[in-house]
Amino acid sequence: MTKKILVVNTGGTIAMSVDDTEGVKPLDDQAVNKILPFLERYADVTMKNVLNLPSPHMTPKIMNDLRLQIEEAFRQEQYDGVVITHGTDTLEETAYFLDLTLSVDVPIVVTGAMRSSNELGADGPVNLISSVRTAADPGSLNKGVLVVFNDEIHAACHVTKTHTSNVATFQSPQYGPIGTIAKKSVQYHHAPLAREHYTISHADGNVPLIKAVAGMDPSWLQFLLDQPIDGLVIEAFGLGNLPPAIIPTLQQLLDRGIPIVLVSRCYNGQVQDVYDYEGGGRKLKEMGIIFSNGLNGQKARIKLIVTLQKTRDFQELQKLFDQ
Ligand SMILES: NC(=O)C[C@H](N)C(=O)O
Repeated sequence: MTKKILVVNTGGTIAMSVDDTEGVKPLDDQAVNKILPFLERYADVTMKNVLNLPSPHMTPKIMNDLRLQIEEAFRQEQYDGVVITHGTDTLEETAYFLDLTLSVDVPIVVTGAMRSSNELGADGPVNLISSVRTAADPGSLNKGVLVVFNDEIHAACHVTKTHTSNVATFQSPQYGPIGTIAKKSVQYHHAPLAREHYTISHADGNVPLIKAVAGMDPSWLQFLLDQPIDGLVIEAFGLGNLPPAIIPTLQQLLDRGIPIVLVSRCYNGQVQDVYDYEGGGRKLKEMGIIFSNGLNGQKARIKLIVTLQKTRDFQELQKLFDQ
């Protein structure tokens, strides 16, 4: 039976065109709509243009509005799957946000393009076709939000943008893709073991992300003491270690009840409380810093914005970040 797929367009390079000066800009009408006739071979597609944003303009609040719009569309009509087109720069953040919060029980696929719509070899149309095929495939059920790009299927919780321009930019460094788009079929190799879902009402927490570097000056963090922040994510060195110079400021933030989540600036592995020197992971854990579970910095920030609506208790948050 023909599957009913909702395609929700939000903008990005897939909806942009390149001009004579090689500048790339959003189009007035969404370029994605021109791909619609090619999708009808694979599914009964309804297309909604909800935004036309370059994805650096995306915010958690807009991600949450997008979630609400999709849930509302399902109150009006039932679909067998959803595809969201999105700019690639922050695609992983929106995909992961939806993975954690969207209450719709059908395959959800996020895709986009690295080449604009009028470029030779534009990848938008094929990515969109692959995404509609994936959303319509029964094998895509119960695998969380998926990112389909360059004939590969990735789990939203693991995927990240790894290249500035290559069409194979989306990779899952720790685990690889979970499936492949073959010429005639969608094939899965494995799936994420754990799924998380949070019921939230808004997504406007103020959570900065700071990266640790050698010789970090404490003043780079001290200004946060005067900001109304709800939480902080730090990309630490290696296994989860920080320069000793910033520890007193972190202690002050913790004393004020600001949860601090630690991730690694390595893109493989996870932070652990092993090193017992000043600034080492073991000391950070003793201070009450929350250790993340292999998420990258931008995704840990999304998870903290979401989970802060459930609790501000450091130990409860640690349990959620252990999942
Ligand atoms: N390839 C892209 O979509 C990049 C673009 N700057 C965006 O994220 O909107």
